[in-house]
Amino acid sequence: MGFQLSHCSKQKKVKPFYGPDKDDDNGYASWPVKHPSALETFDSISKEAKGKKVVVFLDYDGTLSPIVEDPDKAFMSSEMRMAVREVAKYFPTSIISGRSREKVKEFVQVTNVYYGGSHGLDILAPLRAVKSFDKKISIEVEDTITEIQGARLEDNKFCISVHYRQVPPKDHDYLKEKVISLVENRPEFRLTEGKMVLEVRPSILRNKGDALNYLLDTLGFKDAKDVLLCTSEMIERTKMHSGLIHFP
Ligand SMILES: O=P(O)(O)OC[C@H]1O[C@H](O[C@H]2O[C@H](CO)[C@@H](O)[C@H](O)[C@H]2O)[C@H](O)[C@@H](O)[C@@H]1O
Repeated sequence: MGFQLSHCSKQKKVKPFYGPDKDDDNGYASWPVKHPSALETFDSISKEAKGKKVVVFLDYDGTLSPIVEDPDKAFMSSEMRMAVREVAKYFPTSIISGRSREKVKEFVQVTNVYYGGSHGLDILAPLRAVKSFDKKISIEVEDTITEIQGARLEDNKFCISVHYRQVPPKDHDYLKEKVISLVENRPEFRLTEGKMVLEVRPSILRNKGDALNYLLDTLGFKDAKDVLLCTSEMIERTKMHSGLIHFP
C-alpha cells in the first residue's frame, strides 16, 4: 500500500504518481522504487498523517488475498481480515474490486468497510446508467472459449473476466484474438487486461479511480485539504491507466 496527499497544499512533498513504465512488463519491476511500501516508510507516513484525516482504499486480489490459480479460491487469511477490521475502526476504508460487489464482500466478511464492485460500477447501489450488463456477450464469450483448455469465464455482474492463468502459454494469443474479435466492433463494450485476465466491461468510462472519488465525496472529503489517501497499487494504477486494449 502506498500513500498520497489529496488536493493538498503540501502536495510537493509527496512522490507523484507515475503511470506504468515502458521499460519493463507493465512497470511492475520499477513500481516499488517510485511507490515505496507503506510498511517500509511507516515513519514518513506517520509524519504526513499528522493533523490529517486518513482515508484508505484497497484492492482485493493480490492486495488482501494472494494471487492463486483458481479465482474462486482467492481466500483472505484471518490475520488479514483482522487487520482490515482494525484499520477500518480508525479510518474510513473502502475495498474496490473488479469482481462483483457481493463476491468480494463474501470473501472479506468485514462489515465496517465500503465495497465497490465491477471496477467501481457497483457501489452500494448500481449506477443508473448501467441498468444491466448485456448477458448475451457472456454467452458468446463462454461458447467461444469453451474449446480452449483452462480458459474460464467469471461473471462479475456488470462486467466479465476471462481468465487465462490456467491456459497453456501457447494458446494465450489465440484466446486473446478470439475475445477481441467478439468485442472489437461493439462500441457498447471495452476490453481491458489485468493479471492473466481479460475484462469485458460496458463502455461507460468508470474505473476504480472514479469509484475512489465517488466514495471520497460520499464520505464528505471531496474538497477537504487535509486528507491523506492510503491506496493499494492497482487503485493507483487505474487512476491513470486503465489497461485498455486498443484494437488494431
Ligand atoms: O482489478 P481487480 O480488482 O484486481 O480485479 C482483476 C481480476 O481479479 C481477479 O483475478 C485475479 O486474481 C485471481 C485469483 O488470485 C487470479 O486467478 C487471476 O489470474 C487474477 O487476474 C478476479 O477473479 C477477476 O474477475 C478480476 O477481473
